[in-house]
Amino acid sequence: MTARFVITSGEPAGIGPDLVLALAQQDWPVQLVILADKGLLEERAKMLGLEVDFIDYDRFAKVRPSRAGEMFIEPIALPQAVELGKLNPVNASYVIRMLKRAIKGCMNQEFAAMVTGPIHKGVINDAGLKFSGHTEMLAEQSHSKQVVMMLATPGLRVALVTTHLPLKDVPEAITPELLKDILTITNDSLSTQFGIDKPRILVTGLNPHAGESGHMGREEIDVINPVLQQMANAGMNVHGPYPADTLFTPKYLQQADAVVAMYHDQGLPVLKHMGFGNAVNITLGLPFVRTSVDHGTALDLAGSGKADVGSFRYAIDVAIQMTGQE
Ligand SMILES: NC(=O)C1=CN([C@@H]2O[C@H](COP(=O)(O)OP(=O)(O)OC[C@H]3O[C@@H](n4cnc5c(N)ncnc54)[C@H](O)[C@@H]3O)[C@@H](O)[C@H]2O)C=CC1
Ligand SMILES: NCC(=O)COP(=O)(O)O
Repeated sequence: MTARFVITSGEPAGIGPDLVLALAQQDWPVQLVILADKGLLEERAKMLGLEVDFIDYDRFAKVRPSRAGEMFIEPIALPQAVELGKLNPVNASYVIRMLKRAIKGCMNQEFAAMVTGPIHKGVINDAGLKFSGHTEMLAEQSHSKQVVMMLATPGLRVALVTTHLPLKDVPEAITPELLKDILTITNDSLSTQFGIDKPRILVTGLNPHAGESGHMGREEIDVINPVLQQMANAGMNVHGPYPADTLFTPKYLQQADAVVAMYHDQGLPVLKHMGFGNAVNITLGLPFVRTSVDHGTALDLAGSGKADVGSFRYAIDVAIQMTGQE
């Protein structure tokens, strides 16, 4: 049966609206339901010279695949008109409304998956709404005890122990409980959702040279190594902790189904260097499939026609694979 995916168009002043219009230029094997302000998309389509036939989404209508040139849209009204590339805190509530709508639809199985366009975390906080990222909001709103942010590009998957927090708070956040949860969710998702038997997971240390036997930090000795030993003894194919600058070399990566890195900027620069534009951000551990683009709002490119839709397309393709819709 054809599946229905919900797509959030992201920060309205950025490239999200351009990208959802670009997605509507091709056939899909699933029905894509775009959440966005219709006037914003009509204006952006005109600017970009794109023809799109907007069809108001009706959740009771028969599900059918989206075809090139058409877009199923559930209109969400913007509080204020958008100035290209200019962030406006008044419009932050629009971004949050889209996310809440998408989450609700995934939780009640109206949608088989959620694919998110880029948002600007700063402007949402400027509007007085406490917000760290999609990942954290999804965990909270779906009542998931723990989720994992994993980015993937052909040849490399990187899952993170900690996500959006100041670097100074990272060491304290890496507790044995958190590390066990991250490894368990990553291991289970790779095996059940990606069909990898006994996934081989390589784990970085936190400190330079994985602490150099305790001379450059003790987190490896006190927390990481004991957890890895315990998980390995329980049968998980997990190895480390390796110095990050050693682990991210071809010899190690060739043998890894996934790398678990301790913090955002330890793992993601490597992945983006390898696959920016052809990578996906996947939230593991949710009760539904959620994928996202690998890039941000690119305010400098909004309305220019220069935004690359590759990562958004890949994020939908991965959601199609994960929901068995191929
Ligand atoms: N999935 C999401 O919601 C993400 C959101 N962000 C947010 O985006 C905002 C801006 O972050 P930046 O660090 O400036 O990163 P950015 O990804 O928006 O831009 C970095 C550079 O890459 C270019 N770029 C980005 N996406 C592109 C695309 N599709 N095609 C062509 N060029 C592209 C931009 O023009 C810019 O030169 C931040 O608020 C950040 O939190 C960042 C990453 C992911
Ligand atoms: N670098 C990835 C990123 O910041 C996106 O995070 P999220 O908003 O998907 O949680």
